[in-house]
Amino acid sequence: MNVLVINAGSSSLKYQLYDMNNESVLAKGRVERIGMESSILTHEVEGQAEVREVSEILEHTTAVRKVLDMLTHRKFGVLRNIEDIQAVGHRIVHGGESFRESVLIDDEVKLEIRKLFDLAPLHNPAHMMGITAVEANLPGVPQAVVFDTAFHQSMPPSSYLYAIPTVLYRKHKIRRYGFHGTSHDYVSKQAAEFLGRPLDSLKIVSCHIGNGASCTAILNGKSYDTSMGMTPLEGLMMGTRSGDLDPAIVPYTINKEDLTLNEVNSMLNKHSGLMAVSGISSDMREVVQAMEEGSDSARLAFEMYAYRIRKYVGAYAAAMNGIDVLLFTAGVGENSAVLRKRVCEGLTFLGIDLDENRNEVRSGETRRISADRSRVEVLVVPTNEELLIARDTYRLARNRALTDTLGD
Ligand SMILES: Nc1ncnc2c1ncn2[C@@H]1O[C@H](COP(=O)(O)OP(=O)(O)O)[C@@H](O)[C@H]1O
Ligand SMILES: CC(=O)OP(=O)(O)O
Ligand SMILES: [Mg+2]
Repeated sequence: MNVLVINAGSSSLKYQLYDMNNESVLAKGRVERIGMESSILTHEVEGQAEVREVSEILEHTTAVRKVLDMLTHRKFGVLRNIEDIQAVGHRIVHGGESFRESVLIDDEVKLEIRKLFDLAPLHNPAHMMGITAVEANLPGVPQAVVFDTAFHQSMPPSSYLYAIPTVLYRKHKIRRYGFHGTSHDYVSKQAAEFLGRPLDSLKIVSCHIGNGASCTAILNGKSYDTSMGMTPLEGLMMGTRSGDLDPAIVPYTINKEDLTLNEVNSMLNKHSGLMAVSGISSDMREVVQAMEEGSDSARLAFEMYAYRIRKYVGAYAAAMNGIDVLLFTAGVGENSAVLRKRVCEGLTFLGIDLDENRNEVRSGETRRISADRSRVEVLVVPTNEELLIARDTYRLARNRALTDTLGD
């Protein structure tokens, strides 16, 4: 069965096509700058052939159409026709309390996702556009949704409740949900397998450090606490998001700067974090480069970013009464040795001893970067959210097909 995985953002759409007979990636790519003057479609087959098509792609339905054209292109395509796509899986950032696991899409599921637009305004509306676009282009093909929040539904109330009047939870479901769950779930399982130790015996602190970033305390294989909150704004400092701050700053800024609530919300989500403090970029590569060239603001941004991760590692070690594994994943976590080094410095009291040479090794594989004497295993684990989405989609679509056959 061929499964197309889609991660639709507001102005981008990433895709991977899997052959689930052997879990191989037949093709992958992304459409960027949807709705802008010049959109870019990057399409990759076997890690080599890369095609960039630049044209105007005004909305997601066209983006999906272009992706399907590319997948069936006579030169760059990997499929004879689009009927060779048997199922589609979508990443959905916010599943609220309604979804503890992945499901196939129906009208009720779509309604629930719509109800959650307010809670993930940067993400959920874009995912919905992706779903509608697939319906328009591939009518009748089963679609599954895989939620960032599902893995964190195991958190106890003491982790997920905020210390505000409980009526707000009862009436409006204001609570911590947590995100990047597909990634934290996948990398914690990979780590246990790599170490040859049972997942249900491990205390893991998982640091997913990408454009969005979150730390999760994983106790015996289950999410026990996580740094993102009701929305993906809380917790660590990120590319453009502030992470933790005193909530009193919001009304204070509104008064002092004569801003609206929406403007402050946008400031915290889109114009804060690495971007705001460095004044240079939201991209860690550029911040590190500027720091190495002597920029004080870049150094400060880098220090704050690392310091906040370190604080969460300490907090979660305390939350679980110990830590066996510290792992780094996602764009920054997998690639930035200098950031990992800075986080681990000052954590030696926990038994975290980094091996500098191992830390510098670049590879796409799961690897140990702690010294042999380190009591805590420190690992780099490449995440693969798409594979997990493909697996869930495959399982759900196959079960549906079996049920349909038995029902006939
Ligand atoms: N070699 C590198 N060194 C430092 N940071 C990197 C490197 N490569 C990628 N990154 C960072 O990874 C981020 C993207 O991470 P990723 O997990 O792909 O994010 P997302 O999925 O949220 O878009 C980029 O913003 C960039 O800062
Ligand atoms: C939830 C979230 O922050 O996602 P991303 O890292 O893709 O922005
Ligand atoms: Mg990501």
